[in-house]
Amino acid sequence: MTSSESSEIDESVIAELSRLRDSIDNIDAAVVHMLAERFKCTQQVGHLKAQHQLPPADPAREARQIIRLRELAESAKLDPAFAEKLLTFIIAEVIRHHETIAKS
Ligand SMILES: C=C(O[C@@H]1C=C(C(=O)O)C=C[C@H]1O)C(=O)O
Repeated sequence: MTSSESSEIDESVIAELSRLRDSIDNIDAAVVHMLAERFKCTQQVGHLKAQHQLPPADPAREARQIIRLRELAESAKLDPAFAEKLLTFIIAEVIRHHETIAKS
């Protein structure tokens, strides 16, 4: 391989990396916007629960969400264990918000 061929390969790799990273940045932005919308809804749920003396957490609802999300993950070829961990992480934060709202 000549030096000019190897520099051509490098440029195409850099271009491909840049194209993929642009898509990753767009997806990350979409994830942030979707999460922000989800938290707007869960905040409203938190206020509704506090007004009606309902507990911050609903484990039965969470169990149904986890089953559903694991099925969605499998059909999307995403690791269901990862999907469950992510949902559990998000829900823990939501419950923390609901506890704060209930105390206020
Ligand atoms: C948002 C709720 O409150 C909690 C948070 C949940 C969530 O983030 O999806 C689900 C169940 C509850 O533990 C709810 O009860 O719907």
